[in-house]
Amino acid sequence: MGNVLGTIEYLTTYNKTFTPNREEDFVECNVGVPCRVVTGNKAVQSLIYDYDRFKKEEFKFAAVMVPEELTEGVCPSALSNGKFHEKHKGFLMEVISKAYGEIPASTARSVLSNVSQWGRGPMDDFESKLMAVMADALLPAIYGESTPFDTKEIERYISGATSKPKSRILQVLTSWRSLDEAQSAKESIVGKIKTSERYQQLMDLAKSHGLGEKEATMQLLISISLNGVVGSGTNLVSAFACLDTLSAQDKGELREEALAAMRKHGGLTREALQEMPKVESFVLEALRFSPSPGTASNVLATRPSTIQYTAGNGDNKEAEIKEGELVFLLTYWALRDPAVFDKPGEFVWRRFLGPEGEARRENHLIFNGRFVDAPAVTNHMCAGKNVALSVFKGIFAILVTFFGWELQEAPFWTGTKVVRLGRPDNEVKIKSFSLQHPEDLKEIFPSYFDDITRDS
Ligand code: HEM
Repeated sequence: MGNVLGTIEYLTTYNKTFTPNREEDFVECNVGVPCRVVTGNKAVQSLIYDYDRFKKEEFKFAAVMVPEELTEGVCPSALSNGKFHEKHKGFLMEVISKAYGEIPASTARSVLSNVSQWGRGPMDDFESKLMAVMADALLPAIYGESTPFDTKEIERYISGATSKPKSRILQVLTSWRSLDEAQSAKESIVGKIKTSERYQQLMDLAKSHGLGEKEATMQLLISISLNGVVGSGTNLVSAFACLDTLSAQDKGELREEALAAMRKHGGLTREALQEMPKVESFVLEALRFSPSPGTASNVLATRPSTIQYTAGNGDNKEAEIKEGELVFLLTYWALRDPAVFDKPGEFVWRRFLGPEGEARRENHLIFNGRFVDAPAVTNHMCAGKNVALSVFKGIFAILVTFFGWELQEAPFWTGTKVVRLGRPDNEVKIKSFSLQHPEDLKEIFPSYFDDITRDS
């Protein structure tokens, strides 16, 4: 199949383009560029850390490219290799680990102050509202509290940075637009980063990793905006929609657990989050069931080789890979591989609880590595894994403990809508939203009580 037909098929059927035959996990495909698609969980695991035979394609996410003018020529850490990657990821990992300690407090502040402005619904722009909750939880912990980032601007920048097709004919066919909007969003975000209260500290840290000011600022701009805000905010919408599939009794169980932990520790603290295994299992299952951007990670073969792997049906297989061949590690299907996850098409929120649930985490690959492994400068695993998990747990703990809501429509997923990037096919919109447990809110977060109840 040619690139144009490949693109059309990908744009119209998305994950279904690659529906696997579990006897064969290295399928030849075209997603706007010719590639091999790997869909089996064990097969993905056998390649995900193989940096000897595979490398990232700089500035490229398979068929789309990051325009270099939007990053001033600095390659996003996730798409870089070797010493460059070690240096840039090392910087980002330290930035993120310094933010980690502030995440519980900043998550609580973000959810409660956003909720205090929501009213009782209806809310047609609820997906944007969740994106803002994600941004407000993360960005103050990195840049300091005083900088008012604009989530819409971040989305505009990332949209420009991730949607330019490689081929010119596809740029025409997909009506790819100019970079003007993304450029002006970039200027504005960079201005905010540079005037943030922690900018000097961040630049000192960059220097200790051997990075100059431009490199560090661009790396923060692209990686924190893309991975930290827009990618995570998209996952947050999916996870919120998954919550709607739970029974009232199951939601009650999550609420009881979260309330007890926050009551015991006087709010949303690191210790409280550690005592929420059920909320954690829910979050992990949501990330398994409806992953975004974990659709795929793409790598290029650095030399011809024979890949040995275990197919979904347990057979040992071999695949010949040519030098320069693009390989798509398809997390969506790897997380739906019946060889490692029972009833993979069902949302089972307790899946990651208890000793069996612990064992299943070995096969959870949403963070571009096994969940039980740690991100490092020598691998390409998500540098924000622990932060993301804490933010998600914190957001859901607070929402289920104090609030109730009704969606305008029940969410549904066909896995075919590329523009939805893992979110349900129908946009998540709120019909009504209300404070359900005012006494508990007053006890645990007294300083937000008046703001949240003002219009009730
Ligand atoms: C649920 C939320 C998240 C998911 C599912 C996720 C997933 C991923 C994945 C799949 C990659 C690899 C991308 C690739 O190979 O092309 C990645 C990389 C990365 N993520 Fe996350 N991520 C999440 C949240 C975050 C957050 C909150 C941050 C920042 C605090 C973050 C920072 C990064 C960075 C810096 C990289 C690049 C790593 C490298 O250079 O090796 N992520 N993430």
